[in-house]
Amino acid sequence: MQSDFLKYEASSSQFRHPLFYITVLMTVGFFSSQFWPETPIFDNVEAFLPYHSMLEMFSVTVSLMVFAIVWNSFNNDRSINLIFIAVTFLAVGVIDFFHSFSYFGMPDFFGENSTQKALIFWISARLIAAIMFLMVALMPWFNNSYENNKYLVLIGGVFVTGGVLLSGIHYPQWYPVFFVDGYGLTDFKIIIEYFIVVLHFATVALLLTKKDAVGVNFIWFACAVWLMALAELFFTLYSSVSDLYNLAGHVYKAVAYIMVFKALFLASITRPYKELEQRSVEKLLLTQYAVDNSGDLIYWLDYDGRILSVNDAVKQKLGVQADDMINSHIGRFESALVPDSWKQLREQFSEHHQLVLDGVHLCRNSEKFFSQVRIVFFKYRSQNYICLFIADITERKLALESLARKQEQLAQAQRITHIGSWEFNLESKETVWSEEVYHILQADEKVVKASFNNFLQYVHSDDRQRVIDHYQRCLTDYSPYHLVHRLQLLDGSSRYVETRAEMQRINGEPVSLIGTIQDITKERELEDQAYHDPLTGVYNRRFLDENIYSLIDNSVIKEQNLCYVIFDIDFFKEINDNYGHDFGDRVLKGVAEYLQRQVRDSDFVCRFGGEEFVVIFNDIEMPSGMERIEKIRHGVGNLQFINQIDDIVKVNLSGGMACTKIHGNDAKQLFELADQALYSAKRSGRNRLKLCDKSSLD
Ligand SMILES: Nc1nc2c(ncn2[C@@H]2O[C@H](COP(=O)(O)OP(=O)(O)OP(=O)(O)O)[C@@H](O)[C@H]2O)c(=O)[nH]1
Repeated sequence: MQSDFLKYEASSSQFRHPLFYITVLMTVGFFSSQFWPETPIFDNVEAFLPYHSMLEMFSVTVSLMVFAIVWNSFNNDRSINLIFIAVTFLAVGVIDFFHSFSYFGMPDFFGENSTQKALIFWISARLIAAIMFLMVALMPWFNNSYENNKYLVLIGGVFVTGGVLLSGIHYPQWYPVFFVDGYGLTDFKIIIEYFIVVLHFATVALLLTKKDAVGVNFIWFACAVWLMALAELFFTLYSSVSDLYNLAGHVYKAVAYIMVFKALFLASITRPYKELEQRSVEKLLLTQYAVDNSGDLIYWLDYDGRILSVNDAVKQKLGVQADDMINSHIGRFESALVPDSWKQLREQFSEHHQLVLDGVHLCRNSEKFFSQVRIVFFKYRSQNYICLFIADITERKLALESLARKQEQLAQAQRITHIGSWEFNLESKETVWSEEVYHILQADEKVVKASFNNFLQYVHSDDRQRVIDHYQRCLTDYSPYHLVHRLQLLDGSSRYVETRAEMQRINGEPVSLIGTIQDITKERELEDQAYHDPLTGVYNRRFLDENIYSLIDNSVIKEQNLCYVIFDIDFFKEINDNYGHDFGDRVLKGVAEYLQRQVRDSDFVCRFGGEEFVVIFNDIEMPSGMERIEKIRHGVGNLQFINQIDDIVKVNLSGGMACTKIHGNDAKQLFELADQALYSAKRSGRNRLKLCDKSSLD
C-alpha cells in the first residue's frame, strides 16, 4: 500500500500559479504607470462608456458568482467568514450594477444619472468591500461556523445594500460631493479612496500572516485585495474618466475579482471535492487491501455462478491467473457449488441471503483443501451479486477429526475402567457429564440434565449429606475431594462409587471443578469378602490386624479412650458336641449379630477366630464404659437358641479387656493384655468380664 495515497496533499503551489505571476506583473505595471501617457485614450466619455459597462458587468457577474458558489456550498465544516465574503460580494455586485447604470451617459436609471450618483454607489461599494475584507481578515476562521447564521449575515447584507441603493437614488444630498462638474474629483473623494487603500493594505498584511485554513488560500485572497488597492490608487490618479488610469483601475478590479472567485471556488468546490475524491480513493484502496489480505479466498460471481472477479488470495492459493478463471463456473473449483446443484443452492441463498457450506476446493496442481464456503447474496441497482468467502479449514477439520478420535478413545477407556468424568464450570455454572457417568447412573442422556442436584437424586439417602458436605467444602476452600459412597439407582439396585475431584486453575484462578466417578461395586464386594467373616458377616481378623493401628492413632489424636475387648463363648466345644456343628454355627452367627446390634457405628465387631470375638470400642470413658460392655456381655447370656428338639440353649461370654488410656497405645500389647484378662476371667470361673489389672503392666 502506497502511503502517499493516504496522505492528503495540501496545495502549496500558489506561488507557481499564473494568477500569482499576473499579480506580480500588474504590480510592476502599476509602479510603471508614471511613465504612461496622460492623454485620454478615448475621444470622449461616450466612447469609454461601452468599455466601462463591459468591465463593470464582468465584475458584477463575477461578484454574484462568488456569492452563489459560496452560499450554496456552505456547510458547518466551513468558516462563517466565507459567508461574510460572499454577502459582501453580493452587496458589491448589486451596488456596482447600479453604479454602472447610473454612469454619466447611460440612460437614466431610477432617476437622473450623474457622475455624483455613480460615485455614490462606487464609493459605497468600495468602502463596504474594504471594511468587510478587513473585518474578515481580523475575525477568527475556526469553530465559528453555524449554518443558520448565514441567513443573519445575508439579512444584514441586504439591509446595508438596500440602504445604500435607496439613499443613493432618493437622498443623494446625504452624501458628500465627490465630483464637481468642470472641477473634477473633490478632495474628499480622493481622501476616501486613500482611506480604502489603507484598509486594503491592512487587510493584505493581515492575510499574509495567516496560514491556509478551512480550504481558503489566503495568498490568493491577499493578492486579490492587493490588486483592489492598486485599482483604488489608479482611481486617485486619473484626471479624466477616459484616460488610461481609469481604464486600468477597472481592469485591475476585474482581475482582483477573478482572483477572489478563484480562491473561493477552490475553497468551496475544488478542495472539498478533491478531499472527497481523496477519501473515496483511500476507502477503495483500504477495502482492496483488506480484501486481498483477508486470508479468505473471495470470489465475485454472477447469478449463474460464473466468476466475475477474484481477490489476490485466490490467485496465490490456487496458482491460477485471474484471467483463466473469469467466466468459468465456480463449480470447477469448489465441490460444494457444482453446476448441477447451483440452481437449488441459488434458491436457498436468494431467500436467506447467506449460506454456509463445507466443501473441497481444487487448486491448479490438483491439490485440494477442505473449504468452508460462505455465500453472501445481495442486490445492487436491481442487479444480483454473489460473493463467496472461502476459508481453508483443512487444519481445523483434521484437528476436529483428531479430537473426535481422542474423545472416542477416552469414552472407550472410561467404559472399560468404569470411570466417568464430569466438570462444573464456576463461571457458567454449567455441569458436563461424560457418557460413562450416564452409564454408571443408568440415566438417559436425553432426559437427565447434568447437574449436581440431579446427581444427588442417585446418591443413597444415607450418604447424601456426606456427598453434599464434601462438594461444598471443595467449592469453598478448593480442597481436593475424595469420597466413596453408595448410589441408589432407579431400578432399586445399589452401587458403590468412588468420586474424586479437584479444582482446575488457569493463571492461578479457579475455573472449574473437574472430577471422576468410578463404579467400584465389584472391588468393594471383593474387599468385603476379604475383610469379613463369611459365617457371621462381621469383620475378620485380617481387618482387625490392618486397621487396629489407625484406630488407635485416631483415638490418640482425638484424646479419646479406646477399649480392646476379647469375648470368648464359654464351653463352646460342648455346644458343638451336644447339638452338632451346624447348631454351633447358628450360635456363632446369633452372638455376632447381637454384638453388632449393640455397638455404636464407630465401634467394630470382629470374629477373631473360632468362638472368639474382638470388639473395639471407640471413644469410651472408663469406668462408665465398662458397665456398658458388661451389659452387652450380659445380653448375650440372655439370648435363646432353639435346638433340634426345641430345647432352649443359652451361652455365656467371658471377656477380657484393655484400654489405651490405662494400658497405653501399643496395639500388640493391648491385645496381649486383653488376652491375659480373658484368661483370668476363664480361670476365675468364666461368664465374666475382666479389665486387665494395671499392675500386670509392671
Ligand atoms: N460350629 C463351629 N465350631 C467351631 C468353629 N470354629 C471353632 N469351633 C469349635 O469351637 C470349639 C472351641 O473349643 P475350645 O477351644 O476347647 O473352648 P471351649 O470349649 O469354648 O472352652 P472354653 O473356651 O475354655 O470355655 C472347638 O470345638 C472348635 O471345633 C466354627 O466355625 N463352627
